[in-house]
Amino acid sequence: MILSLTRVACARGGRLLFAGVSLDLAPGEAMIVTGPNGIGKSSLLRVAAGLLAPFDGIVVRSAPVALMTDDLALDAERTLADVLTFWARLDRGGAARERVAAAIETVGLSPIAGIPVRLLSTGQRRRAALARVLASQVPLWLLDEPGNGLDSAGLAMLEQVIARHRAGGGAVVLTTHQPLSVPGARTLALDERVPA
Ligand SMILES: Nc1ncnc2c1ncn2[C@@H]1O[C@H](COP(=O)(O)OP(=O)(O)OP(=O)(O)O)[C@@H](O)[C@H]1O
Repeated sequence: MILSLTRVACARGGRLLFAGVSLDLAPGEAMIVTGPNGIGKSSLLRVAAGLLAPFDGIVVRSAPVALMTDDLALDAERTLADVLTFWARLDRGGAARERVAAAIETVGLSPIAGIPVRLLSTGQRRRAALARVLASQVPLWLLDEPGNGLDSAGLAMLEQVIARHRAGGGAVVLTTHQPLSVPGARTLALDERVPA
Protein backbone atom coordinates (compact mmCIF):
# COMPACT_ATOMS: atom_id res chain seq x y z
CA MET A 1 0.00 0.00 0.00
CA ILE A 2 1.12 3.53 -0.74
CA LEU A 3 -1.32 5.03 1.76
CA SER A 4 -3.28 3.41 4.52
CA LEU A 5 -5.73 5.10 6.92
CA THR A 6 -7.27 3.10 9.73
CA ARG A 7 -10.28 4.45 11.65
CA VAL A 8 -8.99 8.00 11.33
CA ALA A 9 -10.80 10.85 13.06
CA CYS A 10 -10.06 14.55 12.61
CA ALA A 11 -10.82 17.48 14.89
CA ARG A 12 -10.32 21.17 14.13
CA GLY A 13 -11.03 24.14 16.31
CA GLY A 14 -12.24 21.78 19.05
CA ARG A 15 -14.86 20.19 16.76
CA LEU A 16 -14.84 16.59 15.55
CA LEU A 17 -15.19 16.76 11.75
CA PHE A 18 -15.21 13.08 10.84
CA ALA A 19 -14.39 9.72 12.38
CA GLY A 20 -13.95 6.11 11.32
CA VAL A 21 -12.28 6.83 7.99
CA SER A 22 -10.37 3.82 6.70
CA LEU A 23 -8.84 3.46 3.27
CA ASP A 24 -6.07 1.59 1.49
CA LEU A 25 -4.51 2.97 -1.64
CA ALA A 26 -2.32 0.74 -3.78
CA PRO A 27 -0.09 1.74 -6.73
CA GLY A 28 -2.23 2.83 -9.69
CA GLU A 29 -5.31 3.54 -7.59
CA ALA A 30 -7.31 6.73 -7.18
CA MET A 31 -9.75 7.90 -4.53
CA ILE A 32 -12.13 10.84 -4.80
CA VAL A 33 -13.16 12.41 -1.50
CA THR A 34 -16.64 13.92 -1.72
CA GLY A 35 -18.84 16.01 0.56
CA PRO A 36 -20.21 19.51 1.01
CA ASN A 37 -18.19 22.64 1.86
CA GLY A 38 -16.62 22.52 5.29
CA ILE A 39 -17.12 18.79 5.86
CA GLY A 40 -13.36 18.21 6.17
CA LYS A 41 -12.05 17.13 2.75
CA SER A 42 -9.02 19.43 2.81
CA SER A 43 -8.41 18.46 6.42
CA LEU A 44 -8.41 14.78 5.44
CA LEU A 45 -5.77 15.47 2.77
CA ARG A 46 -3.65 17.32 5.33
CA VAL A 47 -3.95 14.38 7.71
CA ALA A 48 -2.99 11.99 4.91
CA ALA A 49 0.00 14.23 4.06
CA GLY A 50 1.21 14.19 7.65
CA LEU A 51 0.72 17.95 8.07
CA LEU A 52 -2.11 17.57 10.56
CA ALA A 53 -2.17 15.01 13.36
CA PRO A 54 -5.26 12.80 13.37
CA PHE A 55 -7.45 13.08 16.46
CA ASP A 56 -7.63 9.30 16.41
CA GLY A 57 -6.59 6.39 14.20
CA ILE A 58 -3.49 5.46 12.22
CA VAL A 59 -2.00 6.95 9.07
CA VAL A 60 0.73 5.04 7.21
CA ARG A 61 2.48 6.29 4.09
CA SER A 62 5.00 4.07 2.38
CA ALA A 63 6.04 6.67 -0.18
CA PRO A 64 6.92 10.36 -0.39
CA VAL A 65 3.91 12.60 -0.85
CA ALA A 66 3.03 15.76 -2.79
CA LEU A 67 0.13 17.88 -1.59
CA MET A 68 -1.33 20.25 -4.16
CA THR A 69 -2.57 23.47 -2.63
CA ASP A 70 -2.51 27.13 -3.65
CA ASP A 71 0.68 27.83 -1.71
CA LEU A 72 2.99 28.36 -4.63
CA ALA A 73 5.52 31.02 -3.83
CA LEU A 74 7.39 32.33 -0.84
CA ASP A 75 8.40 35.25 -3.01
CA ALA A 76 5.79 36.21 -5.61
CA GLU A 77 8.31 38.47 -7.35
CA ARG A 78 10.35 35.47 -8.50
CA THR A 79 9.71 33.84 -11.84
CA LEU A 80 7.57 30.75 -12.16
CA ALA A 81 10.57 28.68 -13.29
CA ASP A 82 12.66 29.85 -10.31
CA VAL A 83 9.91 29.20 -7.79
CA LEU A 84 9.22 25.72 -9.13
CA THR A 85 12.93 24.93 -9.21
CA PHE A 86 13.22 26.00 -5.58
CA TRP A 87 10.42 23.57 -4.66
CA ALA A 88 11.76 20.80 -6.90
CA ARG A 89 15.16 20.97 -5.17
CA LEU A 90 13.50 20.89 -1.79
CA ASP A 91 11.12 18.07 -2.76
CA ARG A 92 13.66 15.83 -4.36
CA GLY A 93 17.10 17.19 -5.16
CA GLY A 94 18.86 16.47 -8.47
CA ALA A 95 18.10 17.68 -12.00
CA ALA A 96 15.54 20.13 -10.68
CA ARG A 97 15.75 22.53 -13.65
CA GLU A 98 15.13 19.71 -16.14
CA ARG A 99 12.24 18.27 -14.14
CA VAL A 100 10.66 21.70 -13.83
CA ALA A 101 11.05 22.49 -17.53
CA ALA A 102 9.30 19.23 -18.43
CA ALA A 103 6.52 19.84 -15.90
CA ILE A 104 5.97 23.42 -17.06
CA GLU A 105 5.68 22.18 -20.62
CA THR A 106 3.19 19.46 -19.63
CA VAL A 107 0.88 21.97 -17.96
CA GLY A 108 1.18 24.40 -20.88
CA LEU A 109 2.98 27.25 -19.14
CA SER A 110 6.27 27.30 -21.09
CA PRO A 111 5.55 30.70 -22.70
CA ILE A 112 5.25 32.36 -19.28
CA ALA A 113 7.92 30.45 -17.34
CA GLY A 114 9.92 33.70 -17.05
CA ILE A 115 7.29 35.97 -15.54
CA PRO A 116 6.85 36.70 -11.81
CA VAL A 117 4.39 34.44 -10.01
CA ARG A 118 2.32 37.43 -8.85
CA LEU A 119 1.22 37.99 -12.45
CA LEU A 120 -0.28 34.53 -12.93
CA SER A 121 -4.04 34.21 -13.46
CA THR A 122 -6.16 31.87 -11.33
CA GLY A 123 -6.04 29.04 -13.85
CA GLN A 124 -2.33 29.58 -14.47
CA ARG A 125 -1.69 29.30 -10.72
CA ARG A 126 -3.55 25.98 -10.67
CA ARG A 127 -1.50 24.76 -13.59
CA ALA A 128 1.66 25.92 -11.81
CA ALA A 129 0.63 24.07 -8.63
CA LEU A 130 0.14 20.95 -10.71
CA ALA A 131 3.57 21.47 -12.28
CA ARG A 132 5.06 21.52 -8.79
CA VAL A 133 3.44 18.16 -8.03
CA LEU A 134 4.62 16.74 -11.36
CA ALA A 135 8.18 17.96 -10.87
CA SER A 136 8.34 16.37 -7.43
CA GLN A 137 8.14 12.93 -9.09
CA VAL A 138 6.79 11.32 -5.93
CA PRO A 139 4.39 8.34 -5.96
CA LEU A 140 1.59 9.71 -3.76
CA TRP A 141 -0.38 12.73 -4.93
CA LEU A 142 -2.93 14.48 -2.73
CA LEU A 143 -4.79 17.01 -4.88
CA ASP A 144 -7.11 19.54 -3.25
CA GLU A 145 -9.58 20.84 -5.85
CA PRO A 146 -7.04 20.52 -8.67
CA GLY A 147 -9.56 21.52 -11.33
CA ASN A 148 -10.51 24.85 -9.71
CA GLY A 149 -10.20 27.66 -12.21
CA LEU A 150 -9.05 25.44 -15.06
CA ASP A 151 -10.55 25.86 -18.53
CA SER A 152 -11.77 22.83 -20.47
CA ALA A 153 -8.36 22.21 -22.04
CA GLY A 154 -6.82 22.47 -18.59
CA LEU A 155 -9.28 19.93 -17.18
CA ALA A 156 -8.48 17.51 -20.02
CA MET A 157 -4.76 18.01 -19.34
CA LEU A 158 -5.33 17.36 -15.62
CA GLU A 159 -7.21 14.13 -16.36
CA GLN A 160 -4.40 13.02 -18.65
CA VAL A 161 -1.69 13.84 -16.12
CA ILE A 162 -3.51 11.88 -13.40
CA ALA A 163 -3.99 8.91 -15.75
CA ARG A 164 -0.30 8.91 -16.67
CA HIS A 165 0.75 9.12 -13.04
CA ARG A 166 -1.42 6.10 -12.18
CA ALA A 167 -0.21 4.17 -15.22
CA GLY A 168 3.33 4.68 -13.89
CA GLY A 169 2.41 3.15 -10.53
CA GLY A 170 1.47 6.36 -8.73
CA ALA A 171 -1.59 6.82 -6.54
CA VAL A 172 -3.91 9.81 -6.16
CA VAL A 173 -6.36 11.09 -3.59
CA LEU A 174 -8.31 14.11 -4.72
CA THR A 175 -11.19 16.38 -3.85
CA THR A 176 -13.25 18.04 -6.53
CA HIS A 177 -16.50 19.96 -6.75
CA GLN A 178 -16.54 19.62 -10.52
CA PRO A 179 -16.87 16.47 -12.62
CA LEU A 180 -13.49 14.97 -13.42
CA SER A 181 -12.95 11.77 -15.35
CA VAL A 182 -10.80 9.50 -13.21
CA PRO A 183 -11.51 6.00 -14.52
CA GLY A 184 -11.91 3.34 -11.87
CA ALA A 185 -11.55 5.79 -8.99
CA ARG A 186 -13.16 4.84 -5.71
CA THR A 187 -15.23 7.34 -3.78
CA LEU A 188 -14.99 8.26 -0.13
CA ALA A 189 -18.17 10.08 0.93
CA LEU A 190 -17.06 12.09 3.94
CA ASP A 191 -20.62 13.11 4.86
CA GLU A 192 -21.17 9.47 5.83
CA ARG A 193 -18.34 9.76 8.37
CA VAL A 194 -19.66 12.70 10.38
CA PRO A 195 -20.16 11.72 14.02
CA ALA A 196 -23.77 11.95 15.21
N1 LIG B 1 -6.87 25.92 11.06
C1 LIG B 1 -8.14 25.66 11.41
N2 LIG B 1 -8.58 25.87 12.66
C2 LIG B 1 -9.85 25.63 13.04
N3 LIG B 1 -10.77 25.17 12.18
C3 LIG B 1 -10.40 24.97 10.91
C4 LIG B 1 -9.07 25.19 10.44
N4 LIG B 1 -9.02 24.89 9.14
C5 LIG B 1 -10.24 24.48 8.81
N5 LIG B 1 -11.07 24.52 9.85
C6 LIG B 1 -12.49 24.14 9.87
O1 LIG B 1 -12.58 22.76 9.58
C7 LIG B 1 -13.74 22.50 8.81
C8 LIG B 1 -13.37 21.69 7.58
O2 LIG B 1 -12.58 22.48 6.71
P1 LIG B 1 -12.02 21.85 5.36
O3 LIG B 1 -11.26 22.96 4.68
O4 LIG B 1 -11.29 20.60 5.66
O5 LIG B 1 -13.38 21.52 4.57
P2 LIG B 1 -13.60 21.09 3.07
O6 LIG B 1 -14.51 19.90 3.08
O7 LIG B 1 -12.31 20.92 2.37
O8 LIG B 1 -14.40 22.34 2.50
P3 LIG B 1 -14.52 22.96 1.01
O9 LIG B 1 -15.38 22.03 0.19
O10 LIG B 1 -15.20 24.28 1.26
O11 LIG B 1 -13.13 23.12 0.49
C9 LIG B 1 -14.38 23.85 8.50
O12 LIG B 1 -15.47 24.05 9.37
C10 LIG B 1 -13.28 24.84 8.78
O13 LIG B 1 -13.80 26.06 9.25
